Amino acid sequence: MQENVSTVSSDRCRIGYVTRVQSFSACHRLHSKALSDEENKRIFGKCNNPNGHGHNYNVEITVRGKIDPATGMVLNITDLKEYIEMAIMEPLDHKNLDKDVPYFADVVSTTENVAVFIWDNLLKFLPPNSLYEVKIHETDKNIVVYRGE
Ligand SMILES: Nc1nc2c(c(=O)[nH]1)N=C([C@H](O)[C@H](O)COP(=O)(O)OP(=O)(O)OP(=O)(O)O)CN2
Ligand SMILES: [Zn+2]
Repeated sequence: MQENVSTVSSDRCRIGYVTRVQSFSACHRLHSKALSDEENKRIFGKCNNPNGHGHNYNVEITVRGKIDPATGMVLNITDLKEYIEMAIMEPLDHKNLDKDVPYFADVVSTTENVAVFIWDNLLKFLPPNSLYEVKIHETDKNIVVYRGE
Protein backbone atom coordinates (compact mmCIF):
# COMPACT_ATOMS: atom_id res chain seq x y z
CA MET A 1 0.00 0.00 0.00
CA GLN A 2 2.73 2.45 0.95
CA GLU A 3 4.50 1.61 -2.30
CA ASN A 4 1.40 2.59 -4.37
CA VAL A 5 1.07 5.94 -2.60
CA SER A 6 4.71 6.65 -3.31
CA THR A 7 4.34 5.75 -6.99
CA VAL A 8 1.23 7.90 -7.49
CA SER A 9 2.87 10.80 -5.67
CA SER A 10 6.01 10.79 -7.82
CA ASP A 11 3.95 10.76 -11.04
CA ARG A 12 1.98 13.79 -10.07
CA CYS A 13 2.56 17.00 -12.03
CA ARG A 14 3.21 19.80 -9.56
CA ILE A 15 2.90 23.42 -10.57
CA GLY A 16 5.12 26.03 -8.95
CA TYR A 17 5.34 29.82 -9.03
CA VAL A 18 8.78 31.45 -9.01
CA THR A 19 9.17 35.18 -8.32
CA ARG A 20 12.23 37.33 -8.87
CA VAL A 21 12.41 40.93 -7.66
CA GLN A 22 14.22 43.62 -9.61
CA SER A 23 14.61 47.35 -8.96
CA PHE A 24 15.26 50.04 -11.52
CA SER A 25 15.33 53.84 -11.50
CA ALA A 26 13.77 56.04 -14.13
CA CYS A 27 12.15 59.41 -14.60
CA HIS A 28 9.01 60.26 -16.53
CA ARG A 29 6.17 62.67 -17.08
CA LEU A 30 2.52 61.71 -17.40
CA HIS A 31 1.38 63.36 -20.63
CA SER A 32 -0.93 62.10 -23.36
CA LYS A 33 -0.73 63.30 -26.96
CA ALA A 34 -4.38 62.31 -27.26
CA LEU A 35 -5.37 65.01 -24.77
CA SER A 36 -5.20 68.81 -24.79
CA ASP A 37 -2.75 70.63 -22.50
CA GLU A 38 -5.65 71.57 -20.23
CA GLU A 39 -6.88 67.97 -20.05
CA ASN A 40 -3.35 66.73 -19.35
CA LYS A 41 -3.01 69.19 -16.48
CA ARG A 42 -6.44 68.36 -15.09
CA ILE A 43 -6.03 64.57 -15.29
CA PHE A 44 -2.36 64.13 -14.41
CA GLY A 45 -1.92 67.14 -12.10
CA LYS A 46 1.58 67.43 -10.62
CA CYS A 47 2.68 64.36 -12.61
CA ASN A 48 2.20 66.42 -15.82
CA ASN A 49 4.91 68.90 -14.77
CA PRO A 50 7.24 69.28 -17.84
CA ASN A 51 10.28 68.82 -15.60
CA GLY A 52 9.19 65.27 -14.87
CA HIS A 53 9.89 63.26 -11.73
CA GLY A 54 11.64 60.03 -10.80
CA HIS A 55 10.86 56.69 -9.22
CA ASN A 56 12.74 53.74 -7.85
CA TYR A 57 10.51 51.07 -9.34
CA ASN A 58 10.41 47.63 -7.73
CA VAL A 59 9.24 44.90 -10.09
CA GLU A 60 8.17 41.36 -9.14
CA ILE A 61 8.22 38.92 -12.03
CA THR A 62 6.40 35.65 -11.45
CA VAL A 63 6.78 32.60 -13.67
CA ARG A 64 4.46 29.59 -13.50
CA GLY A 65 5.18 26.05 -14.60
CA LYS A 66 5.71 22.40 -13.91
CA ILE A 67 8.34 21.61 -11.30
CA ASP A 68 10.67 19.44 -13.34
CA PRO A 69 11.23 16.24 -11.32
CA ALA A 70 14.80 15.94 -12.59
CA THR A 71 15.94 19.50 -11.80
CA GLY A 72 13.47 20.43 -9.07
CA MET A 73 12.93 23.76 -10.84
CA VAL A 74 10.15 25.55 -12.72
CA LEU A 75 12.93 27.42 -14.46
CA ASN A 76 16.49 28.23 -13.52
CA ILE A 77 16.52 31.59 -11.72
CA THR A 78 19.98 32.17 -13.18
CA ASP A 79 18.33 32.22 -16.61
CA LEU A 80 15.49 34.42 -15.34
CA LYS A 81 18.07 36.95 -14.11
CA GLU A 82 19.50 37.21 -17.63
CA TYR A 83 16.04 37.67 -19.16
CA ILE A 84 15.28 40.42 -16.64
CA GLU A 85 18.54 42.15 -17.48
CA MET A 86 17.66 42.20 -21.18
CA ALA A 87 13.93 42.87 -20.85
CA ILE A 88 13.94 45.42 -17.99
CA MET A 89 17.34 46.76 -17.00
CA GLU A 90 18.85 47.44 -20.43
CA PRO A 91 15.85 49.33 -21.83
CA LEU A 92 14.61 51.08 -18.66
CA ASP A 93 17.22 51.56 -15.92
CA HIS A 94 18.39 55.17 -15.47
CA LYS A 95 16.35 56.24 -18.48
CA ASN A 96 13.93 59.02 -19.17
CA LEU A 97 11.03 56.74 -20.12
CA ASP A 98 9.33 59.24 -22.41
CA LYS A 99 12.45 60.39 -24.25
CA ASP A 100 14.83 57.41 -24.17
CA VAL A 101 12.43 54.50 -24.68
CA PRO A 102 10.81 54.58 -28.16
CA TYR A 103 7.83 52.54 -26.92
CA PHE A 104 6.72 55.47 -24.74
CA ALA A 105 6.93 58.09 -27.50
CA ASP A 106 3.19 57.62 -28.08
CA VAL A 107 2.24 55.58 -25.01
CA VAL A 108 1.69 57.30 -21.65
CA SER A 109 4.32 56.13 -19.18
CA THR A 110 1.90 55.08 -16.46
CA THR A 111 2.88 52.14 -14.32
CA GLU A 112 0.17 50.10 -16.06
CA ASN A 113 1.88 50.70 -19.40
CA VAL A 114 5.35 50.08 -17.94
CA ALA A 115 4.01 46.70 -16.76
CA VAL A 116 2.70 45.92 -20.26
CA PHE A 117 6.06 46.92 -21.77
CA ILE A 118 7.90 44.62 -19.36
CA TRP A 119 5.44 41.79 -19.99
CA ASP A 120 5.81 42.00 -23.76
CA ASN A 121 9.60 42.21 -23.50
CA LEU A 122 9.88 39.20 -21.16
CA LEU A 123 7.76 37.12 -23.56
CA LYS A 124 10.63 37.33 -26.05
CA PHE A 125 12.87 35.33 -23.70
CA LEU A 126 10.73 33.10 -21.48
CA PRO A 127 9.34 29.67 -22.44
CA PRO A 128 5.84 29.93 -23.97
CA ASN A 129 2.96 30.40 -21.49
CA SER A 130 5.29 30.56 -18.48
CA LEU A 131 4.94 34.25 -17.55
CA TYR A 132 2.26 34.57 -14.87
CA GLU A 133 2.46 38.09 -13.46
CA VAL A 134 4.31 41.39 -13.56
CA LYS A 135 3.79 43.43 -10.41
CA ILE A 136 5.30 46.93 -10.13
CA HIS A 137 5.65 48.99 -7.00
CA GLU A 138 5.95 52.50 -8.43
CA THR A 139 6.05 53.89 -4.89
CA ASP A 140 5.47 52.27 -1.51
CA LYS A 141 1.78 53.04 -1.98
CA ASN A 142 1.18 52.65 -5.73
CA ILE A 143 1.20 49.06 -7.00
CA VAL A 144 0.15 47.73 -10.42
CA VAL A 145 -0.37 44.12 -11.49
CA TYR A 146 -0.50 42.93 -15.11
CA ARG A 147 -1.20 39.30 -16.09
CA GLY A 148 -1.27 39.53 -19.87
CA GLU A 149 -5.05 39.90 -20.20
N1 LIG B 1 -3.36 54.71 -12.57
C1 LIG B 1 -2.23 55.44 -12.38
N2 LIG B 1 -2.30 56.62 -11.75
C2 LIG B 1 -1.17 57.33 -11.56
C3 LIG B 1 0.08 56.85 -11.97
C4 LIG B 1 0.11 55.59 -12.65
O1 LIG B 1 1.17 55.11 -13.07
N3 LIG B 1 -1.04 54.92 -12.81
N4 LIG B 1 1.22 57.55 -11.74
C5 LIG B 1 1.20 58.71 -11.12
C6 LIG B 1 2.47 59.47 -10.96
O2 LIG B 1 3.49 58.88 -11.75
C7 LIG B 1 3.02 59.74 -9.60
O3 LIG B 1 4.42 59.48 -9.52
C8 LIG B 1 2.43 59.10 -8.46
O4 LIG B 1 2.48 60.08 -7.47
P1 LIG B 1 1.87 59.99 -6.03
O5 LIG B 1 0.59 59.26 -6.00
O6 LIG B 1 1.88 61.35 -5.56
O7 LIG B 1 2.98 59.10 -5.32
P2 LIG B 1 3.01 58.68 -3.81
O8 LIG B 1 2.04 57.60 -3.57
O9 LIG B 1 4.40 58.32 -3.48
O10 LIG B 1 2.64 60.04 -3.09
P3 LIG B 1 1.82 60.39 -1.80
O11 LIG B 1 1.82 61.87 -1.81
O12 LIG B 1 2.55 59.81 -0.65
O13 LIG B 1 0.45 59.82 -1.94
C9 LIG B 1 -0.07 59.31 -10.66
N5 LIG B 1 -1.22 58.52 -10.94
ZN1 LIG C 1 5.46 58.96 -11.62
